[in-house]
Amino acid sequence: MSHLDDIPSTPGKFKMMDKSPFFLHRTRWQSSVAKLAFWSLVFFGLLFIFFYRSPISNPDSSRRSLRTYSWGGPAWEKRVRSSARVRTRNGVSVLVTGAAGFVGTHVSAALKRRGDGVLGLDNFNDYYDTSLKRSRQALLERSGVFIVEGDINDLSLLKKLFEVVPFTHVMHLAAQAGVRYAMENPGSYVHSNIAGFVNLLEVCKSANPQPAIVWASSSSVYGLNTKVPFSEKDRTDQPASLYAATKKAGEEIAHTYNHIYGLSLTGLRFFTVYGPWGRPDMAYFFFTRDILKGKAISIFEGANHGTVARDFTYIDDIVKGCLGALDTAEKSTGSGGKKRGAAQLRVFNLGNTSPVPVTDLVSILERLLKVKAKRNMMKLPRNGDVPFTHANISSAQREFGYKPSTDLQTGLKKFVRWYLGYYKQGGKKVAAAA
Ligand SMILES: O=C(O)[C@H]1O[C@H](OP(=O)(O)OP(=O)(O)OC[C@H]2O[C@@H](n3ccc(=O)[nH]c3=O)[C@H](O)[C@@H]2O)[C@H](O)[C@@H](O)[C@H]1O
Repeated sequence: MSHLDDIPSTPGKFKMMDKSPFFLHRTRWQSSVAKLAFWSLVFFGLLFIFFYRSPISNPDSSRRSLRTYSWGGPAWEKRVRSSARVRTRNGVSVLVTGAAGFVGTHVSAALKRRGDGVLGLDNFNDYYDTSLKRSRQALLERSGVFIVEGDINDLSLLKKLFEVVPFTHVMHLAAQAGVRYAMENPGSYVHSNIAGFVNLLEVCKSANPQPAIVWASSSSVYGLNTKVPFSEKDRTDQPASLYAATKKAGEEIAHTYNHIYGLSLTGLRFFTVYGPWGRPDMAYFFFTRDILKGKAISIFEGANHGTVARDFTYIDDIVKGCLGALDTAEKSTGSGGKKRGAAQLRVFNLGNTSPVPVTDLVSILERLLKVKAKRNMMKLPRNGDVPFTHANISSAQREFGYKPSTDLQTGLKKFVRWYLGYYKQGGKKVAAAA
């Protein structure tokens, strides 16, 4: 029976008027069940279409936000505690968000190596190959770092983590990265870099003790700034991509939480970080893959064949910068959501100080891979890319002795060695140290 059966065939005359009351009651009951079933079907069908098929809502971000993670329980809490346990006298206990990410993995491993307590948090989203993230997770697991699977937008999970462990520090590296992808999936940048950051700060501000927070900003905040090298004092109000705008927003949000709640906050502006276990969405990584496959690569150039260059920074130098920032971070001054005095608020460039044209990056890769690239020169697309980055690092040098020591040639050699080893084994290699 369908809901259509209740509609009179002739106006003013019902088909079932001559049926018995019992039959009538049963039919009505069946009809309401059928109606309910039908509308439920329609409702869930629409929900399905909205979240999984709609071209308006980006499939990636929607699926990510719908994902549920399982956490909690005595065994889980035991793992959390054990991973975060400090193993040296002056060690700190750090929550590392984005621990299965490129920088997150290296920083977590380095903290663990020196005896700090480290707990990872990562949502394992599928922005790029998740098997690489799983390999990094396996690597960290072997050195005693547990990565909790969950999203920084999950308030109850974050609260739980702070209930179980009184973290002294948060190294916040979870983010939606990538400059060009922001035009494809703007929502994911707002979700992770703004909403997620605010959520994390909400929990940190209410924690007792409040942790000191070091977090990843980006060189992209300099946007259309033309004064080089980029100094922290330069203007950052002309972002060229939504990615940059969300990182800039993060810096303003950091100011607010520092001002109102006394949270100690240090933002690090990373300059095009590269190296082993890197991100497959970055040019040096997919250039390597495509050169090896004999596939043409697009190399961007500026107006009138102008050079496009980056201050490529090797991962080990970035790790040193992260640890330096963490070690010089002062305590937050508030507790339980109340400010008790002025707290530290800092921002530092972490770059290499020697920009290299992208064409030179390709030449180095050709030499290391012993394969000639099929170069396809093209005009820098209007998709958020900037032509040039160059860091002034004197602030970081002064504050915590930051001094990058790996040039692009040396760093790429290490990357290529890792890349060939990792993918020769089908991307399953986890033996090499991070
Ligand atoms: O410092 C940052 O804050 C950012 O660094 C990184 O962004 P970028 O510096 O843009 O790196 P990346 O994409 O590797 O392009 C490298 C160069 O290759 C050029 N490029 C790129 C693609 C291409 O097909 N061709 C090309 O010439 C391109 O024009 C560029 O000159 C991070 O991804 C970002 O998450 C953020 O952390």
